[in-house]
Amino acid sequence: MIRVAIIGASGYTGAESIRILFRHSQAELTYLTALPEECGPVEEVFPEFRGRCGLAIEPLDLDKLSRLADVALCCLPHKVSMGFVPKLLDAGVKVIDFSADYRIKDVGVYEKYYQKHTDIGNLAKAVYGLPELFREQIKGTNLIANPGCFPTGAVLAMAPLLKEGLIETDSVIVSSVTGASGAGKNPSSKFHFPNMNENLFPYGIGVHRHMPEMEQIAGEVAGTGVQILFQPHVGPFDRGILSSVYCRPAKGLTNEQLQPLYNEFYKAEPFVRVCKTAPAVKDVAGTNYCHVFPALVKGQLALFSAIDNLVKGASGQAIQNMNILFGVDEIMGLK
Ligand SMILES: NC(=O)C1=CN([C@@H]2O[C@H](COP(=O)(O)OP(=O)(O)OC[C@H]3O[C@@H](n4cnc5c(N)ncnc54)[C@H](OP(=O)(O)O)[C@@H]3O)[C@@H](O)[C@H]2O)C=CC1
Ligand SMILES: CC(=O)N[C@@H](CCC(=O)OP(=O)(O)O)C(=O)O
Repeated sequence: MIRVAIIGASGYTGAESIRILFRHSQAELTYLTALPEECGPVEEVFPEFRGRCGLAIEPLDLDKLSRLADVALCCLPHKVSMGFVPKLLDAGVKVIDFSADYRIKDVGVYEKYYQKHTDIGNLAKAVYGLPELFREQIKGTNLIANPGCFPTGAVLAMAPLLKEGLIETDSVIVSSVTGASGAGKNPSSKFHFPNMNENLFPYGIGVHRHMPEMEQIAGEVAGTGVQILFQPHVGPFDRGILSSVYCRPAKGLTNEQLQPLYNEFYKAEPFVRVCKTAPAVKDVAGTNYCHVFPALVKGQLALFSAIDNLVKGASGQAIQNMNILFGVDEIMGLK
């Protein structure tokens, strides 16, 4: 049994991780932590889990973590997380970090979009946890940087073409629509119900912190720099991200080549489905699937993907990574 701790268990991704782990036959929840004011029996913090979990959410005690867990899912906000991760690693557990603190390898870029990095040693060692691209590296690490939700959907939509050099790398536009849960349990006023209900709007224009993350990972897949204009929007639904990627094809690509190319690239992937029609957020809600659909329209590529931001975009992907890390069936708890 893999003994799993969740740090920041009182938030949205903490709850989603608990929900998934109930279904996991080779992992057990052993330790849940949060800030003192959010602690208490799980079934009081989350009434939906009543009768399903006898644990309490407690303030973090590193000795206890060390005794009770093999791995910590660290569900803390970015900038906060890097204050905790070194201590979790020192306690002898493997860490899957949900925040952005260990994703961006260029410290200057991280510090431009976030703040001064305080754990550069571990940043250098962390592996970016997108299994479809980095499965082998994930197997041998103690620290996984679980990917951002938007980069997960956008990169999976483009990867087969990037890998083959079939995209003009200075032409990429990613336009995404996310549900409101992406902002976590304490969103800014912009993301509160009265402003979200029956509404749809762009945000983070030109400055969203997932833009450099997408460029880094797309660049690694392409083997060359990729410039991306990323524009997120938020819409009035709980969960899901639909990404539409527009770019110019290279080398006279035809529409007929797209499906075979995507099918071949993802043929062994348990959580990517290559679709023949447009994907939709409802098709993947509550699942760890990413649905992708590539098309060529008027000589331009239009590549679409749909994921659930809380599952393939966060907790599901983390548990997929955990399964790879501990050598159990990758789909455990997720299908
Ligand atoms: N929501 C999503 O769709 C996605 C989220 N992520 C990432 O996952 C992480 C968690 O997100 P999410 O669950 O949505 O966030 P939430 O805001 O819902 O939960 C955050 C958790 O961290 C705790 N916390 C907040 N500040 C501190 C602090 N200073 N010290 C200790 N604990 C703290 C919160 O405690 P308390 O309950 O007391 O507030 C809560 O348990 C973030 O890094 C986020 O970027 C990644 C992909 C998708
Ligand atoms: C609506 C909303 O605010 N969405 C969040 C989604 C990103 C997220 O959850 O953070 P990760 O970097 O850990 O993926 C945002 O745009 O910042």
